[in-house]
Amino acid sequence: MNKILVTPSSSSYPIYFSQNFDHILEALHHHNLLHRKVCIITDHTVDSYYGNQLMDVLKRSYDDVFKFIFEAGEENKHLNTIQDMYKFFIENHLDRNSLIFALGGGVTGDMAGFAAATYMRGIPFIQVPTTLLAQVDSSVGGKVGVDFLQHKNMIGAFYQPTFVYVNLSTLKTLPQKQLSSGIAEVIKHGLILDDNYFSFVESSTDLVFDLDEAILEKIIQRSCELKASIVSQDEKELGLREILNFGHTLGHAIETLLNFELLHGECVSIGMVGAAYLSYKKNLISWEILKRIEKVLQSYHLPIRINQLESEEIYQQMLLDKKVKNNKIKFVLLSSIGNAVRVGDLNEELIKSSISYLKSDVQ
Ligand SMILES: NC(=O)c1ccc[n+]([C@@H]2O[C@H](COP(=O)([O-])OP(=O)(O)OC[C@H]3O[C@@H](n4cnc5c(N)ncnc54)[C@H](O)[C@@H]3O)[C@@H](O)[C@H]2O)c1
Ligand SMILES: O=C(O)C(=O)C[C@@H](O)[C@H](O)[C@H](O)COP(=O)(O)O
Ligand SMILES: [Zn+2]
Repeated sequence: MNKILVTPSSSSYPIYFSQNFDHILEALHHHNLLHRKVCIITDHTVDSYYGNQLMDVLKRSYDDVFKFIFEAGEENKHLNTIQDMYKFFIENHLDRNSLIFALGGGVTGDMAGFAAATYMRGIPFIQVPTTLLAQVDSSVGGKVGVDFLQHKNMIGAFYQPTFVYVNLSTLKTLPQKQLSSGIAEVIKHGLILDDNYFSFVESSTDLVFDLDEAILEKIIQRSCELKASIVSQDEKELGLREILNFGHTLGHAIETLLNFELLHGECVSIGMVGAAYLSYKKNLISWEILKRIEKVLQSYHLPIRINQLESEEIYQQMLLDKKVKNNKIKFVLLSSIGNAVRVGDLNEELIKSSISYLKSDVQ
């Protein structure tokens, strides 16, 4: 199996790439994770496609395989679902030696990881991402948690999986809208870290929508490499890791205010346009680059404007961003395609001008 190593300060773990679930047993054996109770956490949709596939493979080596299934969707990413997980763990006598599998998208990975991080003060977990977004971003790096009072990821932890196991073939059943949502994070990786990668993604639209296996594998592995390199340098977001939040300052505010009507990647897409506009206003990038970024996002059917919210409510919501210090909103901007800068001294008027831009017509 191909693999990429993630080396944050607290641990070191591989991301394995495969075309099925069969090889997961080899990985579990290699990591000395046999002989214990295991529990798959998944949502109803993913369960209907892959729940039994993973269960059947695990049953070859484990006597006790449990499955906890919740209703799919961001609106269920909250503490009540986590409580239900704890109850299920206790009812089935999961202990410190037990192992959790997060089978699904980012919602599943974030919640299963948080439950694993906190149950009995921490039990091991494996990420088995099945959306493009989870395969390129959320399964790597150990940010786990839930939304609270609808504010994004307000309660959580940094807790790394023992390994990540990507079964690339699961993308065959993923709805196109979800594929686009994942591409938003891929475009983010290119914009902040790698101009060649950005150009490659820019020119691969048709192949991505055709689910070309070679292209998707290349994209997933490159995004994992880029994300791994950042979280390996700054696991707990003390500085550098903030660049992975490009587009999220505005994006999370929009996601919350729209009550999760838009997908995470769709909100990040709008947020990246806002941040690119600020980069243009600060003379960091040209108008042409701003337009090029908008065009790529549009080519992947991602939204680049938001009309239905008031500037003031977006601004107020951004004040709850996790990068805020002493009431100062910190933005990740671009100094070119492939290079990000963290900027903490933008004034309210300038920030609000980016919101006005997002409410303007596309030129
Ligand atoms: N921890 C991190 O570093 C990080 C990074 C990025 C995003 N996130 C979080 O991830 C979440 C978004 O993740 P997501 O987009 O994967 O959402 P998701 O987990 O809700 O999955 C999207 C939808 O696709 C369905 N699905 C999943 N895999 C499928 C498959 N193979 N075939 C068919 N349907 C499938 C799910 O049932 C769900 O309805 C957000 O909560 C976001 O905040 C976390
Ligand atoms: O891994 C990171 O760091 C990221 O910021 C990746 C983001 O794509 C992701 O959406 C993350 O969950 C955002 O974290 P938050 O700390 O802003 O809630
Ligand atoms: Zn994100």
